[in-house]
Amino acid sequence: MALSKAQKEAVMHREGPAIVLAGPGSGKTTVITERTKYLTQQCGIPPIHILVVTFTKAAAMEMQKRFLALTDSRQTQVRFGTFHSLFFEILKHAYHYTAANIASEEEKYRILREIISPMDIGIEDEAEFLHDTAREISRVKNERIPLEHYYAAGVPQELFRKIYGSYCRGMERAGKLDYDDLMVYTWELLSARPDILEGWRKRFRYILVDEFQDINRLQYDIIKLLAAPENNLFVVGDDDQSIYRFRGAKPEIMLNFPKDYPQARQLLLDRNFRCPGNVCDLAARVISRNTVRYEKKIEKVKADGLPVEKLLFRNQEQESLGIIQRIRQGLAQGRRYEDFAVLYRSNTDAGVLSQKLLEYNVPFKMRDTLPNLFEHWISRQVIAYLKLAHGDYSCANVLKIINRPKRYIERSCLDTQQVDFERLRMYYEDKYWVIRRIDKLEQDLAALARMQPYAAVQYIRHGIGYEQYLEEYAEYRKIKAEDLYEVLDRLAQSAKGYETCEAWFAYMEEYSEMLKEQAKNGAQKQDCVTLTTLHSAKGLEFPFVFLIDVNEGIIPYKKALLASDVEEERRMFYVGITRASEQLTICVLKEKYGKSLKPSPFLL
Ligand SMILES: Nc1ncnc2c1ncn2[C@@H]1O[C@H](COP(=O)(O)OP(=O)(O)OP(=O)(O)O)[C@@H](O)[C@H]1O
Repeated sequence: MALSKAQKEAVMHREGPAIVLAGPGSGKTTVITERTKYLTQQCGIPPIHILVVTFTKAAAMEMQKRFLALTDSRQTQVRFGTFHSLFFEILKHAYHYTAANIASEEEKYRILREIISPMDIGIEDEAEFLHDTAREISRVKNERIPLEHYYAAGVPQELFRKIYGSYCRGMERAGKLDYDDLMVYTWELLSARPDILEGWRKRFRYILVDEFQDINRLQYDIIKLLAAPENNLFVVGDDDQSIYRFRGAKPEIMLNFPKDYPQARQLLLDRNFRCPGNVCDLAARVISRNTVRYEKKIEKVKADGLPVEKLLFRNQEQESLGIIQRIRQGLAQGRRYEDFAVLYRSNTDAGVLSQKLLEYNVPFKMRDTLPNLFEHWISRQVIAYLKLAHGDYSCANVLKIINRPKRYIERSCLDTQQVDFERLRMYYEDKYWVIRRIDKLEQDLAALARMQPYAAVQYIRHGIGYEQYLEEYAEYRKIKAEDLYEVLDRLAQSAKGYETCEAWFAYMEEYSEMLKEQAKNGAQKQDCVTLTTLHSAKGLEFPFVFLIDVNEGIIPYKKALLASDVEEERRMFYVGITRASEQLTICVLKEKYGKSLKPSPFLL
């Protein structure tokens, strides 16, 4: 492949700092690998003095693979790796750490679970709570926020501080470091020990960073320390593709790079080699509405391709069928399943589509793990109601729903393997208000037993008062009740086509099996349609791309309220658009769960 003039210029940059602003599909990886080759082969830089760093292991390995192919070699001393592996290497030399000192995600969650489980904090979903708490702990650490100045978002203040302290002590006792510790300790080490810093500076005389728009403050500070004083720091990124602010990425670091390094050479890779002309035009129109960005005009290399399709579907079922039909048409014209990708904003948006693909035998793989709707705690409680209505009086099942909504029944009186409502009534004979509730529950169960699944879910929700219970729970947890109702909406949606609970439960099992199989073998699957979130689509390209649910409240996501959040959502949409190398199809819904929706404002 012949390099463009701008690519050549970037590849042949010699000394000092440089920032390469690259548009989508402009050959960023090519430039990094070609430049590494240029430094080693044309400039005589020993490979051991070159550090190429990026964010994911997969991206680092891909770059190394391409470099080895380019130089026709089997191994190299150039250090290709992630930020975390770099920090680990630095700490390993200083403190003789081994891989056993790094806490895996499971270990980290185990330590957190041991802290949280014994606390009586009235949470329904421990996994979700752990996840949110872990994210907040990470934020405090990697943004170096003093704990006393941090306002926890999802956990009461005092509780968060308590959990945070116990977590740090737990990690210390176990002799473990999490990913954030790696970063913080590296920075502290290099700041405190000029002798060690000097050693690493001598080792890494040329530093190349890919996806620079995703860098966070601490990573940048460490890289700056390492690069000084020669500052042979070559960074490549696209500020318009910065979509990891929620994980601490600071795209403004990229925008301010020329201020930090006034002598930095600024280069622009402004030719999009991937997308057809009309897709480039749409992408440019969309992103031009963002205000905080480098203004760049991207040149189209390809001519206009197939028209950008904008399709309006009644609901997600119709949308899924429309996509399946188009894939089949493509196959009939000689395309393969792997030529197609469906991109969505959040994992849950893929629920209906994955069910339909399964039904229609279309092979697919998911790049992200799709949470199983039927394992959500709300689903479990609704299912427990249905099972009880159909005769499962086991204590474990009854316990799931007996006080949801509140019926004032103590756990201690459910002490037999099978629950006997008559016995319960006797136990509460002097509490008429409890008896009334038991009577009502029994009537409700009798009614449920006669209903089809969809009607039954609605009855649990409105007739039994489960939605009211969710509202109270949401208030207690300081979360939005609508987010919980959405689980009920999705559940009702899934129940629709089934006449009996038995048939619906059988489907749940089949679907759950499919998800497990995806999680285990999905990545290795050949020739299948790719389903991915916009986040995980970064860096990929496909001939045919479907963007689904391009509606207000979904893209941009309803929680994006601040202007900066909306801009991040727009960048995500932009990343999605620019994955298409032949045709882009934008799917808009008229309604979801029976509620009407507007098209995304990003389409205007
Ligand atoms: N000089 C070139 N001539 C022809 N094709 C090129 C050239 N440079 C890159 N390409 C092709 O353009 C496509 C995009 O390249 P690449 O994936 O490296 O871009 P990128 O900048 O990393 O994209 P993105 O940031 O959107 O993921 C690839 O198919 C690549 O082979």
